[in-house]
Amino acid sequence: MPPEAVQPRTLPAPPVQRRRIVGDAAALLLRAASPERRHLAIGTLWLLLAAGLEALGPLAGKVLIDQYLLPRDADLPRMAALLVGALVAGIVASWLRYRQLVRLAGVAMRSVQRIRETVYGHVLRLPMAFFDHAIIGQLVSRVTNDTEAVKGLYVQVLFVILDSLIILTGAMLAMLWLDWRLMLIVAALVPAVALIVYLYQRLSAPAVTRTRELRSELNAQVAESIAGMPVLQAANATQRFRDRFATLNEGHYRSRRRELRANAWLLRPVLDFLNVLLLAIVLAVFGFRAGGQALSTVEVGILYAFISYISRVIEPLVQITMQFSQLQQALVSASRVHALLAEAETPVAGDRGRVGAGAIAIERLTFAYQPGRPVLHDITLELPAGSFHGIVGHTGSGKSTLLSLLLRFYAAPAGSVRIDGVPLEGIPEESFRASVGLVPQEPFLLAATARENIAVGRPLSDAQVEAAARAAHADGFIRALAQGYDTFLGEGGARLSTGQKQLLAIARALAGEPRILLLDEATAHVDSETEQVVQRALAALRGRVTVVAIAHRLSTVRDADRIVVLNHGRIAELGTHAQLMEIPDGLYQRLVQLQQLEEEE
Ligand SMILES: Nc1ncnc2c1ncn2[C@@H]1O[C@H](COP(=O)(O)OP(=O)(O)OP(=O)(O)O)[C@@H](O)[C@H]1O
Repeated sequence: MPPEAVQPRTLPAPPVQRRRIVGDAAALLLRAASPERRHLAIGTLWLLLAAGLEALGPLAGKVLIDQYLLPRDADLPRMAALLVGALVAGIVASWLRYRQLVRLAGVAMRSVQRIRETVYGHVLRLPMAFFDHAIIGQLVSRVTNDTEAVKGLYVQVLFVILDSLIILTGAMLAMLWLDWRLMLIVAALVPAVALIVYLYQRLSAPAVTRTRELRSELNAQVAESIAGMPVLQAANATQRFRDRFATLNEGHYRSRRRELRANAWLLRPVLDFLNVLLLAIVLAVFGFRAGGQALSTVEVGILYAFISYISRVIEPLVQITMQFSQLQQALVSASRVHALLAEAETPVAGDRGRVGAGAIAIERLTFAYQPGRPVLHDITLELPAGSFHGIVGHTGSGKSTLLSLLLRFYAAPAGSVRIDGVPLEGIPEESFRASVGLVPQEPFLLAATARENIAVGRPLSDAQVEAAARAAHADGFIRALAQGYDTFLGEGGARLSTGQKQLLAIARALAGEPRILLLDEATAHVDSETEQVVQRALAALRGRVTVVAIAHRLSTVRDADRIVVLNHGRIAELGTHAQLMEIPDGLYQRLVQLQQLEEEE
C-alpha cells in the first residue's frame, strides 16, 4: 500500500489543552442547561434529602446495637419503631432518588435536543468561507455523534457524579459525627482516588482524543466515498479506499484498546484494593484501641456504622472513576461542539433598504480569499435593472468569485457593491434572499418530489410552482413523469437527466420571483437543444429580471445586452457580442474562435 494511503486527510489537530477542553465543555453545558435551572435546583435538593435519609440507616443500626442488642435490653416497641423508621427513611430515599433521576434525565435529553438544534442552526448560518475548508463527514459527526456524546456528559455529570458526591458527603458527615479521627482515615481515600484519576487521565487522554478524531475521519471517508461513488468506481480506486478505511479503522481499534487498558488497570481493581485496605486499617485501629480487651458496646455500634459507611464512600468513588473514560470522551466531544459553535456566523446584514427594481452597481471592487492575493481587481460595472449580462473568461479568471460576492457568500469590501443604490451589506437577509435567485453549476436536488424541489420549503401554491416550471420550460418533462409534479426524484435527483435537473433548478430560482437572477454556467452540461430552451427562458425574463449569467458556452450569452470578459480578475473587454467581435485580436473573439474549433472537432 502506498504510504500516502494511510495518511489521514485532515490537518493534524493542534495539541489539545486539557483546561480548555474542560472549560469549553462546561460552557456548553451551562449554556444548554440554563433554561432548566429550576429543575436542576429542585433535583439537586431532593437528591440531598435522599442522601440524608439514606445516611440515617447505619445510624439506626448503631443505636439498635448500642442500646438494645448488646445490653440485651429487649424494648420491643422502641426497637420496632427504630426499624420501621429506618425502613420508611430508606423507602422515601429510594423514591426520591428515582423521581429525581427521572427529572434529571429529562433535563439531559432536553438539553441535548437543544444543543443539536443550536448546532444545526448555527451551521446553516456559517459563512461560505467556512465550508471551503469543512469536511462534510466531520461536520455531520459534530451535529449527530458529538451532540449524542454530550448527553453522556450530562448523564455522567448530573446523575453519577452529582449523586455520588451527595452520597459521599452524607456518609462523611455521618462519620465525622460518630468519630472524627476515624473519619479522617477514611477521608484519606479521597486524595488517593484523585491520584488514580489523575494518572488515568494522563495515560488515557491522548488515546481518547485520538479515538474520537479517528471516528470522525471514518465518518468523513464514508460520506466522501458515497458522494463520489461514480468517480471511485470508474477510477478503480475502491480497493485503495478500502485499504485506507481499514488502516483508519485499525488505528481506531488500537487507540480504543489503549483507552480500555488504562481503564481496566487503574480503575476498578485499584479501588477494590483500597476498599479492602481501608477496612483492614479501620479494624486494626479498633483492635489497637481495645488493646486485647472486648470492645465496648458503643465501639461495636460505631464499628458497625463505619463498616457500612465505608462501602457507601467506596461505591460512589468507584462510580465516579468508572465513568471517567466516558466522561473523557464526552468532554472531547463537547469541546468540539463548542468550537464549532464558536465559529463566527455570517454577520447580520443591515435593516435598511430592500431590493427594488434590481439595478446592480459595482464600484472599484477588489477581493482576495487570502490576504495579499487578490483574485478580482478594481472591477467597476453598472448593470441596469432588467438587463441581461453575460460573464465570460478563462478558467480561474474570477467569474464564480464575482457571482459569490453578488450572492453575499463572501463579504465584498463595504460599499463596493450596491443594489438599487443600497450597499449590499445593508439589505436585510430575508429581503435579499427573496429577491436574488441562483442557478448553480451543479443543480442540487433534494431527495423529494419535483414539486418540493421547486418550492424548497417556501410557502408556494401549486399554481406558483407550476407557473415557475412553465417559465423554465420544465413543465413538459415534469408532467411526463409517472406522478407528474408529485414524482419522487430520488436522492440528488438521480432519476433525471442533467439537463432536466438544470431546468428544474431554473424553475426553483424563478419560483421565488427574483428581481435578480444569477446563473453559474447553467448550460455547461446540457445539450444544444436544452441550451436553446434555457436561452428562451432567459429571453422571456428580459426587462423584468436583472440576469447575470456566467457561461463557458458562449452561445448562451450571445444575445446578452452586454458581455463582460474577465481576464486574471480584471475586466478586459465589455460590450455586445457584435462589438466584442470587432475588437482586433480581442480576447472574446479568440474565445469564440476556440470554441468553434472545439465544436468542429
Ligand atoms: N474558496 C476559495 N478559496 C481560495 N481561493 C479560491 C476560492 N475559490 C476560488 N479561488 C481562486 O480564485 C481564483 C478565481 O476562481 P473562480 O472560481 O472565481 O474562477 P472562475 O473564472 O469561475 O473559474 P472556472 O471557470 O474554472 O469556474 C482562482 O485562482 C481560484 O483558485
